[in-house]
Amino acid sequence: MSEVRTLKVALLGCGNVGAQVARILLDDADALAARSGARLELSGIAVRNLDSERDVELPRELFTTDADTLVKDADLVIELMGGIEPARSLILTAMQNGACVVTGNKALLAQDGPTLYEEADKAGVQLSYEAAVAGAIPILRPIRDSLSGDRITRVLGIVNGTTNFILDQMDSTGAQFADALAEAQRLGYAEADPTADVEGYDAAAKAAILASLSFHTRFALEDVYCEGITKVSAADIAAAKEAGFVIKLLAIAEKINNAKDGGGEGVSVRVHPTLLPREHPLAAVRGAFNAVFIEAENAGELMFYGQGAGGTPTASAVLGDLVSAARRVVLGGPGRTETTTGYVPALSINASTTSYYIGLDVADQAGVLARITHIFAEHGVSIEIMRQTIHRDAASRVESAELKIVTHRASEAALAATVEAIKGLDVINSVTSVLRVEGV
Ligand SMILES: NC(=O)c1ccc[n+]([C@@H]2O[C@H](COP(=O)([O-])OP(=O)(O)OC[C@H]3O[C@@H](n4cnc5c(N)ncnc54)[C@H](O)[C@@H]3O)[C@@H](O)[C@H]2O)c1
Ligand SMILES: N[C@@H](CCO)C(=O)O
Ligand code: NA
Repeated sequence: MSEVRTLKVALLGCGNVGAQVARILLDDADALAARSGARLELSGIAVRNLDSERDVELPRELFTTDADTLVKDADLVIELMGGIEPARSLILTAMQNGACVVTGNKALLAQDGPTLYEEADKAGVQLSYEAAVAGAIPILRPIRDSLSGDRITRVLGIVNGTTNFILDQMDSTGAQFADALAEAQRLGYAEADPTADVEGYDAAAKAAILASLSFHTRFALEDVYCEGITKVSAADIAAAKEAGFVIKLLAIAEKINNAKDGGGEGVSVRVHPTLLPREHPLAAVRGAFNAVFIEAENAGELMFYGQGAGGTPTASAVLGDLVSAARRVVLGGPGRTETTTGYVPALSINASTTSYYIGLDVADQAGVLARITHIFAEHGVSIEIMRQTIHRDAASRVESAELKIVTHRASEAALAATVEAIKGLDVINSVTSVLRVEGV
C-alpha cells in the first residue's frame, strides 16, 4: 500500500468558526484523510492571545501568535480571523508560497476579491470561500460547478440571518424593529455592533460574490445598491401582510435587458427590503435561516436552504472546501477559483426594474382614482393590482381611504418620478409605503 501523504494545515483565528474547524480537524482526522487522500495535520493555530478562554478545549501547543511563520510552512491555510488586514496579506503570502487557501471572509472578498483571485490564478493554487456566503449552505460550488453548463438568469437570496430573524419577528408577533433587534442580540444572532447586518452591508458583500460567480464577471461592493431594514416599520409589515406579502431583505443579482428602452444589457446587483408573495418558496424561510433561490435557463428554479451562520454550521462549509483543496493538491493540477469569461456591466439602481407596492392615504372623493391612475400612465408605469379600503368610525362616517397598488415591472427612475408626482396631488394625504416586490 502506498504511503499516505501528510499536508500541513495552518489555521488563522480561533473564534466562533475557527475553534469548531480545529475541533473537527482533530476529532475527524481519519474520515477527512479517507476523503481527501492525505492526512490533514493541524500544524498550528494563529491567535492574538495565547491565554484566552475558548469554548472548545484544544491542545495549547498548537497556539502561536506568529501567523507569518505558520503560513509560510503550510500546504493549506484556513483564514478565519475576519477583517481586512492582516487577513489579506497572510492570504497573499500563503498563495505566493504555493498553499491553497480556504476563507470565510466575505468582507475581504467583496472589497478586494479581484486581487486575491488573480494571485490564486498566478500561483496555480485554489482559493475557496464557500463559508463566506450563506454559511453551511452549499451554494458557491453548485453555482460554479453544477450549474456551469447552464445560464443563470436570476439569484434571489436571504443571506443574512440576523435581519431575517428581525423581519420574521416583526411579521409573526407584530414586534417593533428595535424590540426584534434586541431579541436577536439576546439570542446571539446579531453582531455586538449589528450595523453591518441591519444596514445590509453584510448581505451586499455576499451579493457581490453571488453575482460574480453567477454572471462570470467580477462585481465589487461598489456595484451593489444597498438598503438595509432600519426603515421598515411595523406599519409596512402589517400592510404587506394584509395584502398577502411578507417582507424579506433580499440580495438580488439578475440580468436585465433594457434594449427596448434604448439601453443595453447588464446585471443589477442589489440588496433591499422586498415584498414576496406568501406562497413564494423564500417566504417560508423563517428565523435566522438563509436560502438562495436561483433561476437558470435550463434548470429552471432551484432553492438552497439551511443555516447561514453559527460556528459549527459554518465550519462544515470550511471543511468541505479544505477536503476539496487537499484532494487537488494530492492529484495535482491547477487550482480553480472563479471563472471570469465575460464582462457584463453592473446596472445602476435607476436602470434596474422591479415591481412595486405603493400604499396611499387618499381623500374619499369622486375622481381620485382617475387622477392617480393618470399619473401612473403618464410615467409609463403599468398597474397590476389596485385595491381601495374605506375605514369608517362607529357612526359609519368615513375616517380614511387607503389605496394599495402593485405595479408591473418598472424602472426605479420611472417609479420615483411617479411617486413624486403623486405626492403633489391635493387629494393625497400621505404616501404610506413604497416597497419593491419580487415573485409576482
Ligand atoms: N460566525 C459566523 O456565523 C460566520 C458565518 C460565515 C462567515 N463567517 C466569517 O468567518 C470569519 C470568522 O468569523 P467568526 O465568527 O469566527 O469571528 P470571531 O470574531 O469569533 O473570530 C475571529 C478570531 O480571530 C482572531 N483574530 C483576529 N485578528 C487576528 C490576528 N491578527 N491574529 C490572530 N488572531 C486574530 C480574533 O481574536 C478572534 O478570536 C469572518 O470572516 C466571518 O465573516 C462567520
Ligand atoms: N451576521 C451574519 C453572520 C453570517 O455571515 C448573519 O447574521 O447572517
Ligand atoms: Na455557503
